[in-house]
Amino acid sequence: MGGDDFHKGVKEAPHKLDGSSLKILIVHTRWNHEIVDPLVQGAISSLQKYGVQTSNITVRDVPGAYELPGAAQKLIRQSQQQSTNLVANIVEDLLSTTTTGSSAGQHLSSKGSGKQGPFDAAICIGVLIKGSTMHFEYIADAVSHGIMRVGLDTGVPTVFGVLTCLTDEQAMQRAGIGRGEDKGHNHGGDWGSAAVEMALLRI
Ligand SMILES: Nc1c(NC[C@H](O)[C@H](O)[C@H](O)CO)[nH]c(=O)[nH]c1=O
Ligand SMILES: CC(=O)[C@@H](O)COP(=O)(O)O
Repeated sequence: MGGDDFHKGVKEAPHKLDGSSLKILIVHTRWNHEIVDPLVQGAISSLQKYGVQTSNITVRDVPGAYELPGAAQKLIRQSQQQSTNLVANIVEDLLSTTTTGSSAGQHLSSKGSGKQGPFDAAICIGVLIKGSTMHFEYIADAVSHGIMRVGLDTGVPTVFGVLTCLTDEQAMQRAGIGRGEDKGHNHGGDWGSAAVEMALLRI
């Protein structure tokens, strides 16, 4: 064990992952966007590979990694509140239909092409590259704990898609855009499959 004689990385899930009914949020940074953008595309391609409809993938951007947890929590909470409001409106429609006989089911039609309801999972994507001060360490620590908190507090699986690298090349390799012959592995794909798997996690 050790060295190059084992597969470093995630083993495929043992069961089929069907993401066709899922609604996924991606929040990504504009910091280091030349590396972040391929990671986002890798995550989207992975979600689509597992059947998630493009209209059910919401992509939003924030300045930097430190803003990721707050933005993810705000957008997840909004989706949960909208879902609660939608259910209340449907009940109100049904009650008004039974009393007036007229169908007021305007709330039953989904607004836009995307699936109604809360997000089933979220992916926070960013790239932190160590500079010459302790700023890197403080942000990395805060963001990793913050993203964990969002998932636990909202109940919506929130994937940690933040590269914490010591050099540009380390980050580029992990976005699949390395400078050498070996372009590396795009971790965005792993984050997409993790989001689908965790969204489908059931007893
Ligand atoms: N140095 C990096 C940052 N720094 C900015 C912070 O994330 C944050 O936006 C700022 O402190 C304002 O709150 N962000 C990254 O995403 N990557 C970095 O390498
Ligand atoms: C991750 C960072 O905040 C880092 O890039 C900032 O660089 P520096 O520590 O040289 O200010």
